[in-house]
Amino acid sequence: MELKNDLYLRALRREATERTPVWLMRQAGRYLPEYRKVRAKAGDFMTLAGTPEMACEVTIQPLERFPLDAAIIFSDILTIPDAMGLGLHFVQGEGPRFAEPITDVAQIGQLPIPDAEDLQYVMDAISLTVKTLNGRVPLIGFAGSPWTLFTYMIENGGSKTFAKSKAMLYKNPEAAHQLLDKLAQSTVKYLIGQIQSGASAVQVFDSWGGALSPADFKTFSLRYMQQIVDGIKDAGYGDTPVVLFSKGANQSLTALSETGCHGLGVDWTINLDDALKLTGGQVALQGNLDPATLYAPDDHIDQAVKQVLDSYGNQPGHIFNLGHGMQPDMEPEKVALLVDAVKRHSQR
Ligand SMILES: Cc1c2[nH]c(c1CCC(=O)O)Cc1[nH]c(c(CCC(=O)O)c1C)Cc1[nH]c(c(CCC(=O)O)c1C)Cc1[nH]c(c(C)c1CCC(=O)O)C2
Repeated sequence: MELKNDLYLRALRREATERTPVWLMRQAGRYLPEYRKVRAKAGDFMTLAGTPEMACEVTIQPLERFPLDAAIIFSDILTIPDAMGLGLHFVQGEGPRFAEPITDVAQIGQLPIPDAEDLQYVMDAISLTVKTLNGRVPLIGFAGSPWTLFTYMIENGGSKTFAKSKAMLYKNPEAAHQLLDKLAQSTVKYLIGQIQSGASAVQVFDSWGGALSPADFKTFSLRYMQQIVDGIKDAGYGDTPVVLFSKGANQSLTALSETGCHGLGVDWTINLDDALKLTGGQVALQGNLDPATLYAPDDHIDQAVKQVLDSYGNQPGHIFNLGHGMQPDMEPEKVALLVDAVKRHSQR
């Protein structure tokens, strides 16, 4: 499909663009009243994500409001553990839970490695969305990093300390590596399936990479994201950009830039000029406005956007984004302001 707006893809290839492209992590979701309407109709989250027509509708909702330069397929990172048989559901006010979490290392050997066809609803949502977008902007596919999925599967949800998942790394490293390898293998299949269904680029969300020490990060997170980057290349999809986003892992930006990925997500705790030095211009950078800036007065947002653009310098290879996702209590009007500010301040 010929793209009418390919700024995001050109920036990922570090080509010069007439302005900086912008999209926002978790740009579809509860801060939009039109999302809450469809969400209520669906009843539960998995019905929404699992029904291609509804997933397509909420994927496009933010683009109807704001002139964003990319769409991201509406789904969740926990679809893979669900396809492995863990039984994902969302508990009101508590977040994700599994009917069958991993409580015993003996379960790990029995876990299947799902194929893309086992997640056919995601493939169908992507092909329908690409068709509906009709070349308006690229569609981004995504998955969770093996380490981030591992934490949810072992903790049975979110965690502040990662006590169970880290204890397993140290007490049962073999079983931990077996699970991480299975997750990496299924993620390769999943992301290739998304590319074949029409995704123009894929992003790996390593939301909890920053919970690990730099040494443990290399052993338990980076290594498996490397397996994903290599797996996609080895299957002949090396031209499709892969973006890695390890939140809180700025210490490891150099190592991340050496994986052969095309872009890196950057959180807001580092300036982009420093991130550029650490990555040596080998990859595009995506970020990195503090999402909480959206709670600030309008003129503050405008200046903060300009600061992020300035800290990258006026050079190719920047995709504007938040340093993490949108929150349900954020105001859509502030997003409109942000997107407008990016366009105004980055016009070349
Ligand atoms: C850690 C993580 C998850 N899911 C995701 C991550 C990585 C990104 C990050 O670090 O924020 C990724 C994700 N989840 C969702 C998207 C949609 C695409 C987008 O617009 O960016 C993406 C990219 C939709 C969603 N995924 C979820 C929602 C909210 C569910 C709802 O509408 O009820 C959305 C819009 C559910 C979800 N899924 C997860 C959590 C913690 C929650 C929130 C639970 C809650 O607060 O009730 C796991």
